[in-house]
Amino acid sequence: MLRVNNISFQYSDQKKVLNNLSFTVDIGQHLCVMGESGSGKSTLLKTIYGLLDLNEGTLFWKEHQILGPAHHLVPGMDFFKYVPQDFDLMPYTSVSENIGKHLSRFYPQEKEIRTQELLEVIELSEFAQEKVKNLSGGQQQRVAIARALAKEPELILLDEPFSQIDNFKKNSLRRKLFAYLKEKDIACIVATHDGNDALSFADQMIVIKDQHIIANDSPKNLYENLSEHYVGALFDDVNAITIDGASVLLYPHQIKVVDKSVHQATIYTSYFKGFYWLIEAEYRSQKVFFQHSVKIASGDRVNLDFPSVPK
Ligand SMILES: Nc1ncnc2c1ncn2[C@@H]1O[C@H](COP(=O)(O)OP(=O)(O)OP(=O)(O)O)[C@@H](O)[C@H]1O
Repeated sequence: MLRVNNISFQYSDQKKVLNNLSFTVDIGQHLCVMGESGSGKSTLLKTIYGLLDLNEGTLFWKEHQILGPAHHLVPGMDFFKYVPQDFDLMPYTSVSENIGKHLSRFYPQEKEIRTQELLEVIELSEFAQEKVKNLSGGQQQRVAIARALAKEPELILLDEPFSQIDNFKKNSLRRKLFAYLKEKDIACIVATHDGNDALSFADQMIVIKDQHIIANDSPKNLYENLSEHYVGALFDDVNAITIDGASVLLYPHQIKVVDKSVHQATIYTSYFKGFYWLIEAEYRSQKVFFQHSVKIASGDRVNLDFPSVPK
């Protein structure tokens, strides 16, 4: 188990980036770290990997204390792997050689089998002999993930692992990679902006805001019990509106158009979203977004139904 106990960190004497963070990650567990840009997600991953010296607190993986560069000649923990946003590959060697870089050349057959297995996980088998410099950014990102997995770590730290990968590939890659980590019982901590990384795959999710953890729960609980605009906005648009004197937070899909209601809105714009339309409207001088099955003309008046609001 990873135990993060009251850690704080700041770069030089600037203000703290992480202030008194505590959480745990079990063996084989998948934790998502979310928060807006600059909230400290990458910094947290670097401290856990042992690349930064903590100002306060302690980090343990099982019985091993994780210490920063002040205590190590070569920073980083052997049983962890870290894939940073700027994956540092060898551009002039092949995809296979990059993946197998840390595997022993004294066991060529095992090395080959392992490399093939990982090429399949990242769906790049046909690029095995291609030089990395000829790959796209998203393909290079996938090679970096495979290389980190080559010598099965106990915990892998992934910083925005799909940031450069198109939606088409992203979904199948996410399913394959996270299923693979579960099968091998490899714990992972994923820093991401993308709510979809958390919703379908993570066991647990922490949200960082103003240097603190403001939420730590399953993604499902955090999604369904919408109590903070900042947390809900990581998953979807969030309406923060006042209805009959009560301030509420609602996702667009929670607001319905009905035949009769005391709540009227005037339509501004309809955005095509594929299987639904996202409608932007004005409700009692407030902007609201809701989902609807068809487009509604600008200027039309509609009746709205809000959950748990008396009609
Ligand atoms: N090497 C550094 N020296 C000084 N300040 C830094 C350094 N790296 C990051 N910071 C600052 O620390 C804060 C947190 O940065 P960090 O990269 O951890 O955020 P993040 O949540 O990962 O952001 P993003 O989602 O944009 O990657 C930011 O204010 C950033 O400017």
